[in-house]
Amino acid sequence: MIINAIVTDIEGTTTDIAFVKDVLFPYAFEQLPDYVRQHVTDPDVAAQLDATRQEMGQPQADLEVVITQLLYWIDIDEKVTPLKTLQGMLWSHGYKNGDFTAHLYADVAPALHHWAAEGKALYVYSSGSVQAQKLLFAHTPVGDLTPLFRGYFDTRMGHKRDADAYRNIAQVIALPAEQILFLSDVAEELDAARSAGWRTLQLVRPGTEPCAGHLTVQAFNEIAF
Ligand SMILES: CSCCC(=O)C(=O)COP(=O)(O)O
Ligand SMILES: [Mg+2]
Repeated sequence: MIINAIVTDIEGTTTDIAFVKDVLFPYAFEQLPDYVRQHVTDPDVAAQLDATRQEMGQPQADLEVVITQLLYWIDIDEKVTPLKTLQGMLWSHGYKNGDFTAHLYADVAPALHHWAAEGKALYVYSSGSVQAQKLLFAHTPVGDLTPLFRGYFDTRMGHKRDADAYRNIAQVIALPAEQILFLSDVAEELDAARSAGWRTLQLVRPGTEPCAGHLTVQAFNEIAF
């Protein structure tokens, strides 16, 4: 098996789900209403509010109605692009203020360094926005890992349970699908990647159930080519 590119998920793969659910999402939930009210004329924020109105099918929705919708989406973990973009903006303040540092499993950074040194092309694909992904890997307990990655992909490439997203990403990576390995904890994402011709490996971190039909590992240091 020749693997020339490795694309990794974040939540449940490089990073404890609890960091996202118990730290990042509550932080966004708490900060979002005032942030949005205070930056409503900022073009970057206004664009996401308009995109939210489009997703809601209510192009004229009042700001407070939009805020309520965004909070509801955080609550149910809806992977909607404008919410994800706003979350990235909010987390930027959190990381810069030192309110939190990203969680990374201890086996992740050594493996990424090793694979990059071997010449593997490394990428991230997460439902979190590209900004949020870069922030996370820039603020790990072992420093800034962003230089290790050649690129980052988010829901603008498509949804993670949709095979077309992986076809779109493969076009950008410009490698044959069978040379790309996807690492994720979620069976439906791995199924979609495999439907697009990619190789797959499930990360079975504590609390994750192994899925049928994909090879599994418990940590990045078990992955060998
Ligand atoms: C980039 S950190 C925040 C992750 C996030 O917002 C999320 O929805 C998790 O998605 P993933 O695709 O990494 O499971
Ligand atoms: Mg995941």
